[in-house]
Amino acid sequence: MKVPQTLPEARQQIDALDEQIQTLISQRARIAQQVARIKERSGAGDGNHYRPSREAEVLRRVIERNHGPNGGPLSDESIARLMREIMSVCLSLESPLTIAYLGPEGTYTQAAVQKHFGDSVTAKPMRAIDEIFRDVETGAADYGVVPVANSIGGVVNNTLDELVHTQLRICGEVTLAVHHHLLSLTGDTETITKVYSHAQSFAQCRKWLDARLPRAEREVVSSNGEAARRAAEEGGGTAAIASLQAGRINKLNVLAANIEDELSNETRFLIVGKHDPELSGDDLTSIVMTAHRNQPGALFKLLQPLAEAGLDMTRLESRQVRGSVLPDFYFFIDFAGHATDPKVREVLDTVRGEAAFFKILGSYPRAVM
Ligand SMILES: C=C(O[C@@H]1C=C(C(=O)O)C=C[C@H]1O)C(=O)O
Repeated sequence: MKVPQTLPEARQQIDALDEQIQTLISQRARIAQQVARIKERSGAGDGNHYRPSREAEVLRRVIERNHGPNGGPLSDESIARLMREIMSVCLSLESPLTIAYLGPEGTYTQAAVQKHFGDSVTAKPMRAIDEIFRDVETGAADYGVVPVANSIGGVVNNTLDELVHTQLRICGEVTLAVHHHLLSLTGDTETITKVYSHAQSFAQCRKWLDARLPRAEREVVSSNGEAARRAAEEGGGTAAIASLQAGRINKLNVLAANIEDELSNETRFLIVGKHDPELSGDDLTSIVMTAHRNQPGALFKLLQPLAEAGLDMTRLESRQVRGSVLPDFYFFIDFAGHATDPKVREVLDTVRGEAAFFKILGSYPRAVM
């Protein structure tokens, strides 16, 4: 195509391209419908056609191509987001998904649902993390999205506790850059006497609040979405620390933007469901275990097989076992690799033999976007 020099010429070229894009998207959607029929015929469907590993592969290729000869001026994030939405609408033709998440509307978890699944799913707000697990376990929702760790606030203990006991599998991860804003119906920062937010967000904005609103009362609520809802309900003198999305939903003004203490503030979310994702070529495996008591070097023995096999450990969290008098700890470990890989399987068998309690939480594609 020759470089257009006039506006009518440029618009004509865009119209022609739009027509091609639309034709191709429609063709793609028809093939996705056929994929559903093939899955059902082969018995691989059981009504659920979502394949996180395949989606991760598609998105990885989109990003790779963006750096190739046909790559364009759009950022990796922008081009991947467009393809994410195309896959989302294609999948909704195959099997519409219901995703339970930590509500109410406007939470960062809702933003994580949108980032991972796109817009063509039914997002179902839940009041607490355990309710999300129950909703997916009973089949009321197909998947759940829960926060698990924040780069400043640390781990989300409720999620770790649920992972130990649930039959659900980790099917994916989403990471989200989190920005906090001071939101209110009216007034300016100086007139705020009460601030609502989630405990994690208060922790992440502590220095800012100490400096700018040292006398304002801080009330912890169950979520940022709830904080925004209360600030909207009570009005004058109250504010919420929450996302822009929560502000929009509750018609609040931004009094101060990006008030988090550290600029790179990232939250990691997990997708939980009933299916084990296949190998995607860039996967993580999560396990949880406890060491035998009164054995010197017990934790070392649990980690040694991973190190000897050269598996890259990406995360280690410990959490005291609830109700135990002696300091018994669950160790949550993530490492690069998939549990169906023979080398990984061998390592996991060895670790299982060394551990007092051992559970594989899931193998799933590493976050692409
Ligand atoms: C089309 C498929 O089903 C779903 C839709 C996908 C897509 O639109 O590319 C990819 C994976 C699945 O979640 C497939 O499995 O290939």
